[in-house]
Amino acid sequence: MRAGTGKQSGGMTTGSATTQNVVEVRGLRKRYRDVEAVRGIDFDIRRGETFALLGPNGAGKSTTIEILEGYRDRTAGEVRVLGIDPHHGDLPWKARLGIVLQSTGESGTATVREQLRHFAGLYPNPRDVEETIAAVGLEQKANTRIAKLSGGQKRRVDVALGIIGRPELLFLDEPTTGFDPEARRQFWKLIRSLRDEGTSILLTTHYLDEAQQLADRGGIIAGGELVAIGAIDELGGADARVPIVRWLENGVQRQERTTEPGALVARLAAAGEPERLEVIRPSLEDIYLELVGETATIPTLEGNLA
Ligand SMILES: Nc1ncnc2c1ncn2[C@@H]1O[C@H](COP(=O)(O)OP(=O)(O)OP(=O)(O)O)[C@@H](O)[C@H]1O
Repeated sequence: MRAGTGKQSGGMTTGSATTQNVVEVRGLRKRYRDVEAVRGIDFDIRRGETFALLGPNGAGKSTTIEILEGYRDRTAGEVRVLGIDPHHGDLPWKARLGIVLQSTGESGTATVREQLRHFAGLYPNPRDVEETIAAVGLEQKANTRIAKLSGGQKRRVDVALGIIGRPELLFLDEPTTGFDPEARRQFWKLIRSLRDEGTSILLTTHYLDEAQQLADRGGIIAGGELVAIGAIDELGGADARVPIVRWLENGVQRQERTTEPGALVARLAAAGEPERLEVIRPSLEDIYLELVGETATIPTLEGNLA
């Protein structure tokens, strides 16, 4: 964990009534045979926030999420989700979660409306079926068999099924893969409205603009370790955000990182108009790539590269 990344500290609280954290993870480890997929991570998700778990392929995100959802056992560490150890999560606990898995499992002969009605019947306080269909923009497809939908439309059904039970905590594992740009923006609106209703959300995404648009806080996981955690606009710390001034001098590109780009530009301009002058503020994507670049591969227990 690098300096300024805001490592969580302290013990775990118990019982959802006593904590404002919907997720608490301490020292979480998961080993698959010779691969240590998750190597001792700590983080909390506060009630009502949207938290983005970011990281390259194979970083350990899905493993972590599946442990939180109660689908996968952990090797070590402590986990509480809505105050309960997922390993002991019962049906009433599961009904408080909404889960949108990474790959779409929905096909079959049921129509969109039939499938949603069926799932709504499984929850104690479901969302209205028609409202949910409208929320994911599938009004025109309500009577279409799910097997006949496009990939992006099936993904919307996944999201609809994830929210039909009015979850307190919604897991969204790469929810907008396969969405066209307009559908993605519609989806962002839906997520914001869920957040406004008080739903806590754990989002994984490879789209950093999506994380920036939706998340309050985020964590970057690489090689099974959390390399940064914090407010989404502060990930990586202040140093990573120092602007870069770039210009051309006698045909040679020069650049300088400075916290006072205005002063540098003024100095350069005093000697004549600088050629191809630009001031660049590192984006979340630049910062992310710098952070994961160092640890993007997972070492096996033998220390070899997987
Ligand atoms: N069931 C399994 N058995 C063995 N190894 C596994 C299993 N599931 C995942 N792994 C390994 O654990 C590591 C972490 O995988 P995981 O699926 O958690 O990554 P991820 O961050 O979700 O990746 P992606 O962005 O591609 O979904 C990878 O090296 C993967 O090969």
